[in-house]
Amino acid sequence: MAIIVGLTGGIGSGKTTVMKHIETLGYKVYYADEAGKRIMEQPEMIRQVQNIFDEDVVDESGYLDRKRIASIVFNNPDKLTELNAVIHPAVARDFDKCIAELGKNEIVVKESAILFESGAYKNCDFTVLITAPEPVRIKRVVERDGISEEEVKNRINNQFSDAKKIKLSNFVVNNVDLTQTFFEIEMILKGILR
Ligand SMILES: CC(C)(COP(=O)(O)OP(=O)(O)OC[C@H]1O[C@@H](n2cnc3c(N)ncnc32)[C@H](O)[C@@H]1O)[C@@H](O)C(=O)NCCC(=O)NCCS
Ligand SMILES: Nc1ncnc2c1ncn2[C@@H]1O[C@H](COP(=O)(O)OP(=O)(O)OP(=O)(O)O)[C@@H](O)[C@H]1O
Repeated sequence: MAIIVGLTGGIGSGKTTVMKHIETLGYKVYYADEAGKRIMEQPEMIRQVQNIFDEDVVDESGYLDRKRIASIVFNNPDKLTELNAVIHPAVARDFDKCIAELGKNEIVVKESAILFESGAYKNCDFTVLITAPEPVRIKRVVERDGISEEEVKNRINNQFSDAKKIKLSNFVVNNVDLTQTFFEIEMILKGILR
């Protein structure tokens, strides 16, 4: 089995930025959020997701309308739980397939926005949490995605707090200065292999 390092962090913490750096260092990576998006394009998944909602969440081209779904689930925890129950097992199966071929002492870094919330951390050998002050995260996402502060806060409210996540993490990196962040992540991954 490969060594599974789960990497997570709340919205706008800088996970993807850190992951891109990890990729340049030559480590194997897996993006659970991207995999989730890909999987949600499968006809069977579209059908199952549509079944969760009373209103139409499929757009004219036959794909799921992510904006519409987001506006429902981040204001309705029960619907989010139902959506998670459809998507998360499918992503877990996809990940298992991806790592089946990896060598015994090979590290794979798995990025997931909700590593702890989904329970996926239980299958990780190590967990790394990326943090940043909440106002900084909100500002980053508003600038990156052009969505409102309120929409970002709605997502934050559907995620564990950093205090809770810190307790479940082996390593915590506060991502404010990128040079420092990249240095720390390199040290963590080298340390794991030693
Ligand atoms: C609700 C959806 C359609 C919104 O899509 P959208 O393109 O707007 O957002 P995207 O998927 O890029 O996520 C952006 C951020 O939202 C937050 N977020 C996404 N899913 C969740 C969730 N289940 N719980 C809490 N926060 C979440 C994360 O911070 C994430 O980084 C989508 O996020 C979704 O289907 N989520 C449920 C499945 C899931 O958990 N996916 C992520 C891991 S596999
Ligand atoms: N240390 C940093 N200093 C300044 N800007 C940063 C820093 N880290 C990340 N950013 C910027 O903040 C934004 C959010 O970063 P990124 O997309 O990596 O976060 P994320 O945690 O993956 O977010 P999400 O959960 O929404 O997918 C991006 O525009 C990125 O370029």
